[in-house]
Amino acid sequence: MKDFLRVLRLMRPQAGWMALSIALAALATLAHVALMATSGWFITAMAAAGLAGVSMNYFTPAAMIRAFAIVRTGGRYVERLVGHEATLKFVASLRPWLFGRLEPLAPAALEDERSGDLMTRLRGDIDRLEFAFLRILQPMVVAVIVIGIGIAYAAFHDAAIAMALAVLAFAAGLVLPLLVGRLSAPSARRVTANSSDLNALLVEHLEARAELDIYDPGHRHRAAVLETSDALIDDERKVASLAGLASAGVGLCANLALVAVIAIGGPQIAAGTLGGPDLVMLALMGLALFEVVGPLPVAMQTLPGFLASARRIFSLADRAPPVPAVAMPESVPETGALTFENVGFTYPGAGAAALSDVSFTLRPGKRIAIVGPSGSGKSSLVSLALRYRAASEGKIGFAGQPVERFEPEALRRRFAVLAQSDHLFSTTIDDNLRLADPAVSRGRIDQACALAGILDFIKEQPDGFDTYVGAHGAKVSGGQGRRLGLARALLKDAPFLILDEPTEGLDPETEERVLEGVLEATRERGVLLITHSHACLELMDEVIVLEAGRIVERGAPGEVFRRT
Ligand SMILES: Nc1ncnc2c1ncn2[C@@H]1O[C@H](COP(=O)(O)OP(=O)(O)OP(=O)(O)O)[C@@H](O)[C@H]1O
Repeated sequence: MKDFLRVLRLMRPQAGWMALSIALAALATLAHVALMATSGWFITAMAAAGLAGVSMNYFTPAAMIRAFAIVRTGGRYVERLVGHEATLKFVASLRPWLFGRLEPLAPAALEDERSGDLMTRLRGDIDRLEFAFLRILQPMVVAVIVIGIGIAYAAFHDAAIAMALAVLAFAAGLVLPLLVGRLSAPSARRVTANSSDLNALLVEHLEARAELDIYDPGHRHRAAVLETSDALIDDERKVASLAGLASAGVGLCANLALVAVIAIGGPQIAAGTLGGPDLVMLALMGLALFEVVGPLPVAMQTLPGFLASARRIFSLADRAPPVPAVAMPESVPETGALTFENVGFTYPGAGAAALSDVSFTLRPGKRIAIVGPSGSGKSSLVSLALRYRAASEGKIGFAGQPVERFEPEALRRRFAVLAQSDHLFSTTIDDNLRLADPAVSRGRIDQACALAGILDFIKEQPDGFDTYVGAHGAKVSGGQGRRLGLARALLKDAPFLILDEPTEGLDPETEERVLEGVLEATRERGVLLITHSHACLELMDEVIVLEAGRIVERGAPGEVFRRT
């Protein structure tokens, strides 16, 4: 219920459109009921007048029938337009809202998510929330309005008939939907969970094709996909069967209403307390009233899946960002020193600290190498410097101010970065490079690519810089991808350059040549080089050796190598 109310609050900006849509839907449905009732009354009255040989005014009822028909058709058309406009506006506002919530979480707070699962939430769950109005809220409100008016009108003619209609409407509009909703709730919830699981499994199945071929000859992963798919089909079948039963139940109640009105009204005609045309009018009105009840069981069936989607979206959106938001951010100075003072960091839930008591100062023009074995904390240190995570202990500063005062995104603009898993977009080499600076000249691109040792490769390609690199850079080798990333980092005009294993995948000779060129070309910048390798370390101003998150050795390269 809490989640439903929260969705309603998110709908508030579209409340006007939604109220209009409900009013139009109620009007169109009332026009339909009135059309049926008036038609019944008119035909019977005309027949009775013909039998009695008397004349009657047929202009007024005929005009009313025409008017109700026009209102019903026009009203339905406009109601659909307005209802869909309201829904689309709601969905259109929901997507940026969720994206705005997710953006500060990425990448650190989304690490637990399978990419396929996250994708499903962003697509399927948001799409499911759009049902909130058209499939749940509107049918319920319209049913209450129309049935309320219909029963009041019936009561005006005959209390017993009104009571019979009320009981059957209660059974079809409340008892049946609640029953069907309750019976299908476990399946509906599983449909939501399983459809997202199935998507995630399918994405994984495609992404890990090669690994599965090698390590999964028994097709266990495939069996898991099929099992989830079968479970999904099973649950969908249950939900559909119950929906069918519910629709039969509503039909039964509608016909019972017809029979009940005739059964109660028939003796009254004989007694002369109710006119024949009025009885037919009430009978057809009763039948027509149940049209509004038809969507309610489906609304109740939709509810659990909708609530499950809402819960998952909110649980994602409510995650605390790894770096707290800054209430009054200060503008980040163009340049200045990056300082770590006794910094410690422990990953949430981890037993041991990833970094402890780390201190260093990186100024423009200074080059620091962070060296250490795998798992010693090098990448964690980069995460902290770029404010993807907040330090658990100690202070990190930029230009003399604590980094907590700056908007993380604004701070990151002062850094050009080649990350450990640098992302290549599935577009051309040129587009990937120009991400650093869309207006950069061809000359600078050539220069950066030459420094990164990738220019010759690009020129050898038939499409040159227009070569498509494929999804995640699948059409270039790992080493080529790294060098494209390095060229992109060099193209970004920022006072600091962070290079996390820039020469991974290169042979020692090329590694030396590339690093020498890069360090020479970035003399003015502050360079933080994260590396396993000892190539070009003699060109650095300071070498810091990390082990298990602690600095175990530091100093000028000559000193460090003498001691180690
Ligand atoms: N997201 C994470 N959650 C929990 N622990 C993590 C996470 N990322 C890294 N760690 C742990 O933190 C420690 C430091 O990892 P880090 O990735 O910083 O090392 P690294 O020196 O960059 O290693 P490599 O050279 O292999 O990239 C390791 O013990 C690692 O298992």
